[in-house]
Amino acid sequence: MEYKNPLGVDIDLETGVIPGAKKLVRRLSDLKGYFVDEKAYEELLKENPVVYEVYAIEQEEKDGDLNFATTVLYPGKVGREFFFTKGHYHSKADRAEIYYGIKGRGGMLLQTPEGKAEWIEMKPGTVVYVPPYWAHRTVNTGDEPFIFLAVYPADAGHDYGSIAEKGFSKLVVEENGEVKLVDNPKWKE
Ligand SMILES: O=C(CO)[C@@H](O)[C@H](O)[C@H](O)COP(=O)(O)O
Ligand SMILES: [Fe+2]
Repeated sequence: MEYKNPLGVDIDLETGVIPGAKKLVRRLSDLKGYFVDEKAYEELLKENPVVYEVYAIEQEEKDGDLNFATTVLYPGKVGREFFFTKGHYHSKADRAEIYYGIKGRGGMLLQTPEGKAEWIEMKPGTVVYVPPYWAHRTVNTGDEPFIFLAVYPADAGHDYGSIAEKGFSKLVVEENGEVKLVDNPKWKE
């Protein structure tokens, strides 16, 4: 039997960086079609800001193993909508996941394939359990980077397709200085 080596790493709790991790950068241009206000999107695209970065330590896609990653989701809005991650189902849809809030403020929008949505607020110390079959997207509702850790099965995979196409049934927006969930006018089941 060949055993893998255990690993301990220190997440930089200020920046979210995991030493030795693979870094992924998502700019606004990578999120074309995701925000409802297309005019506001085109306007901000001139700056094309980084919306989020992911630092991932991933294993081979095998049953039983675990990946983990931090996400640094920057503050900002497109129109009334707060910056968010793309959001996905897992390719192996029955794979669950755990998120843990490290820094900043935000929340997770979750949704079943039928479009039933849930919103869970997150702050440092919040643990979110993402059950099997739920799509999940994080949203930065604050004014500093929102940083969190995710731990997920190594064979979970990412299925971006249906969220990229239809979005979530709810939008997370700012209304009179408050965070509100409103119906997505573009949502179609
Ligand atoms: O849920 C997971 C892994 O299953 C997170 O590590 C996200 O991948 C990350 O927060 C970026 O979000 P997406 O762009 O992948 O939706
Ligand atoms: Fe996930």
